[in-house]
Amino acid sequence: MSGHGTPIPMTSHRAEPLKGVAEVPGDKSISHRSLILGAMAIGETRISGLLEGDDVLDTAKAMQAFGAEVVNHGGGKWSVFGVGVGGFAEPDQVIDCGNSGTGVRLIMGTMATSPITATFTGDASLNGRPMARITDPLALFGAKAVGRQGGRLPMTIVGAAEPTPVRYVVPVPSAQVKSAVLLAGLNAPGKTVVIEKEATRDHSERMLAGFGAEITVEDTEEGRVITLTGRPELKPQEIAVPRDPSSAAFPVCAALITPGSDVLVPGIGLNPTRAGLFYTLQDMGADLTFENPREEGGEPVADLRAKYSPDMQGIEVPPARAASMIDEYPVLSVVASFAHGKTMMAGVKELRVKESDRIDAMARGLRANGVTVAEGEDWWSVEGLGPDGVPGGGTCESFLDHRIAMSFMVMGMGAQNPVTVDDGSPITTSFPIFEPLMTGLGAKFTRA
Ligand SMILES: O=C(O)C1=C[C@@H](OP(=O)(O)O)[C@@H](O)[C@H](O)C1
Ligand SMILES: C=C(OP(=O)(O)O)C(=O)O
Repeated sequence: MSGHGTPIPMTSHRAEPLKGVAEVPGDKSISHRSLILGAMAIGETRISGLLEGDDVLDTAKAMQAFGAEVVNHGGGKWSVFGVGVGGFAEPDQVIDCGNSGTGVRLIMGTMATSPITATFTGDASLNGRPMARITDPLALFGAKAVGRQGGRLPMTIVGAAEPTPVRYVVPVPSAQVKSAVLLAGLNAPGKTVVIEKEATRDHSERMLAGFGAEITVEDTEEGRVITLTGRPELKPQEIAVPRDPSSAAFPVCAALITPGSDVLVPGIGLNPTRAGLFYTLQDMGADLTFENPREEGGEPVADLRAKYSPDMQGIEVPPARAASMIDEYPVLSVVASFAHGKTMMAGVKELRVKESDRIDAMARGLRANGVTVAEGEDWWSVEGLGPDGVPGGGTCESFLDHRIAMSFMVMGMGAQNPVTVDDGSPITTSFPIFEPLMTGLGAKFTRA
């Protein structure tokens, strides 16, 4: 459970040149899936480099509540002793997924085709997020859901005793919805088909195949058609989790806006469904290079080198790229403030239903620091003030959203005056070593 009991106000001061190597933690999406698919296999799945952030730790606890054995060996090494597809036991307590949309949505999908009932809850942020996008397709399998008004948590899912496979066109670009349907399809006899019009992160497809499920992906006129054959016996795996590109975004962006910086961020997963931010930064003229490209554990990986980039230009971010950088728009908007000219970000309605309404949260905080922002339902734009032109000096609300908190800490590193966030405690959900890692590079953070 993510403990947002006591707010932690944090201030970021103009930084010295950032130098050194930033070893960011394991990928959050792959970490959740390693635990969940490990629980669905029979035998011991060994995981190294697991992200030990609150979101993932909540998923580990949930897998234990459903009957899997999860062992922490220390140093990012974990084992999951799985119960097999269809082997979930009914938990005897409420499942608290803390701040994690990925955790709760994937786990709801996984249990929805077993004859068990489970009740899910989370923190104030998660309990405000829409769940009908998950419970609608789960109803097609025969599962029932009762939650609060508007399809909100807390919510009870009554799993289908005799699930039928489904064919489902995902109505919003969401890897969480796609993955929930695929995980539900695991315990439905026959073929479950999921169609996505826009490609979203494909870790579930890659990992299901790795665990031995029969899964095919076809690009058709209708979209990406994913077909999964239910009731496989999943084989336990050895998984080395690559480092998280969404966490790498913070030291990379900080280096681009802090004079004199040169930072190496090694071993970053560059799956094309995740790497959109880095291509966008290059399009803006950032001095960002991919060194030593290689493949690790079925995922493309490289070392990122980011240097201070005073000549970045605002651009129109291609809307088709949105899904591949959806979590990175907050920190991109900070970089855009230090570029020359306007940056336009369109096709990003999903940002309104994350841990916070991220367009609103960033617009408020950027304005509090002297930056001009315009916004509509599914777009926003930022007027860049150039590398030395961002006044800063504002206090921003983080709205229980780790990425908002980290983005404004990055802003303070390049702004003329310190930038404060009212609550940095959510940072531990995805990036528990953010503070020591950034200060190790040269950031100056203080706690009020
Ligand atoms: O499947 C995943 O691991 C994730 C999918 C994305 O959410 P949506 O599916 O809501 O776009 C992303 O924002 C989240 O951080 C992780
Ligand atoms: C949106 C995010 O996570 P989740 O949906 O899992 O809460 C995120 O980490 O930026």
